[in-house]
Amino acid sequence: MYVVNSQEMRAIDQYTIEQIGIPAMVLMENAGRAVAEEVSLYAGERLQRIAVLVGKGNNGADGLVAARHLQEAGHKAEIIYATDPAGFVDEAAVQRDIVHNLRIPSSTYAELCVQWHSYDLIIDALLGTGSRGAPREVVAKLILEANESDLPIYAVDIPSGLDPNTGYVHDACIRATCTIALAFPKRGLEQEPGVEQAGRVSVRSIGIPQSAAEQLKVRTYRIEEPLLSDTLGLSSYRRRASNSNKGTFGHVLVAAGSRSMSGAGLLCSKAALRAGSGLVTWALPESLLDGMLGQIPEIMMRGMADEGRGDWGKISTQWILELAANKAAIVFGPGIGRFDNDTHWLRDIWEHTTCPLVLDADALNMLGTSIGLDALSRRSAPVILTPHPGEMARLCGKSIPEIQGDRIETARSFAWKFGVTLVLKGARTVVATPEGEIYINRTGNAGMATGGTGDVLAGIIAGLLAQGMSATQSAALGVYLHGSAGDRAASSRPYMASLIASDIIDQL
Ligand SMILES: NC(=O)C1=CN([C@@H]2O[C@H](COP(=O)(O)OP(=O)(O)OC[C@H]3O[C@@H](n4cnc5c(N)ncnc54)[C@H](O)[C@@H]3O)[C@@H](O)[C@H]2O)[C@H](O)CC1
Ligand SMILES: [K+]
Repeated sequence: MYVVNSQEMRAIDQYTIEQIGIPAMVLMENAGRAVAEEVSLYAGERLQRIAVLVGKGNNGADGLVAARHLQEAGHKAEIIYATDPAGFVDEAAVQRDIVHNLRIPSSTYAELCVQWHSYDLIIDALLGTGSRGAPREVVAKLILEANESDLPIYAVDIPSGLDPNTGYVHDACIRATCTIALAFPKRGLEQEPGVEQAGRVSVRSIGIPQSAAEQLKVRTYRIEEPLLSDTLGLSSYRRRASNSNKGTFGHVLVAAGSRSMSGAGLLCSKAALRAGSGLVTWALPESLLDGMLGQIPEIMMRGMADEGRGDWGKISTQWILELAANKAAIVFGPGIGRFDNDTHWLRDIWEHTTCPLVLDADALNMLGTSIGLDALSRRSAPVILTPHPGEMARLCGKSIPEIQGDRIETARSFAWKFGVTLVLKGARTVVATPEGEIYINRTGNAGMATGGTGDVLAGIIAGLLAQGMSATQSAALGVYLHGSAGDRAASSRPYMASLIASDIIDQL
């Protein structure tokens, strides 16, 4: 499923109308009918008194079409224009005249005090992909009153007051029961807090062929089963040849853990195994080794001389490079903690190892603060970075609100600039590839906001890389599986807050 921004949607609209030849009025009729069908589904046999809030653009015109179809279905539709409809142009003017000719009751907001209690449901057709900035004047007032009415609100295309591209929620923003996304979901519906504001999202075809999005090279996708098996070609990984052996599925090197965070290495290593890698070696500071021995019998362990410090301050590059030599993937960072020594060895690993590399947690902070990504040469083998918003803020030298303000563009431009695959974690994790593609994950839940789940994700991704998947396949499938396992873990418990990272591994 493609996800589009307003500029891509306009281009797709134009292409469909001008190159394919489907008239705008046909698209609008389909859009309005789709809205009416969704409302009728909700209404069932009950006849509804519906207030249709109409803006002056085509979003409003879609609302007028919906009003007409709902009236035809026996409901009582009343139109409330935000501004004087005399000023409408093009298709909106045509739809205005039609509802007028059908004697559907209408009024302009300025003239009246809306009796919200006389309605059962509201359709929000005020602002769509043409909205710019915070809702102004009467539009803002209508939005706030509609929310205060506590009536169910069905939003056309996007909730008015939601930024269609970033998911930013303006002070005046419709809190929708359901959003009918026309043709393709807009980016703002796929990023918090837009996800919350949109309610249930129903993506409805309005007659625009999928090929229009392909033709215009839309490169932002929702991660869903069909995408994983088809576009990402992952179905070939479902079967294992019977004459396989543990070497067939790769050997992961996990470099993780320190005295206060030794469990991170365990979680990461176990997750890599559960994700299907053949072998896992966990490299950790020697003084921690005895305490960890045998905790997970399937994992091989190697202690690194640490002068009893229990941290990575004295790591020897030679030792790590020798360990990394025959590995299929390396994951660096979970639980390694911070220390002041020079981190030249991270640069050496970046530059002298040839297998895919996953950097997580404090390895990312080293990149951001002491080495600097732009100081590193492009690496022949793929690199996957898995920052949460705080680590991303340090990597980019920005604030967390700036990162969260436009997660998709932040991730896309970073991945493109540095030639890495970036997994920007959070609700609706964003995967960005060096080629400019974006994959938005929709699995997972708030119960996963608990220590160690990031270590598990890094291990899953490394485990998939070890089996020969590309960085894009490993990152997209990795976040999808991580969230799905988290959803299964949450639904198997009385309350999702009791979920811990190990539960995710067990559910993989
Ligand atoms: N393929 C499709 O998705 C189709 C979508 N359709 C609908 O068309 C709208 C986009 O229509 P457009 O006229 O470009 O923009 P809007 O209706 O969203 O514009 C609203 C209107 O309001 C004014 N305005 C803009 N920002 C603000 C603001 N902050 N406060 C107040 N007023 C504002 C501005 O002047 C605009 O004219 C899309 O969402 C779909 O619903 C087509 O109908 C069918 C194909
Ligand atoms: K709307």
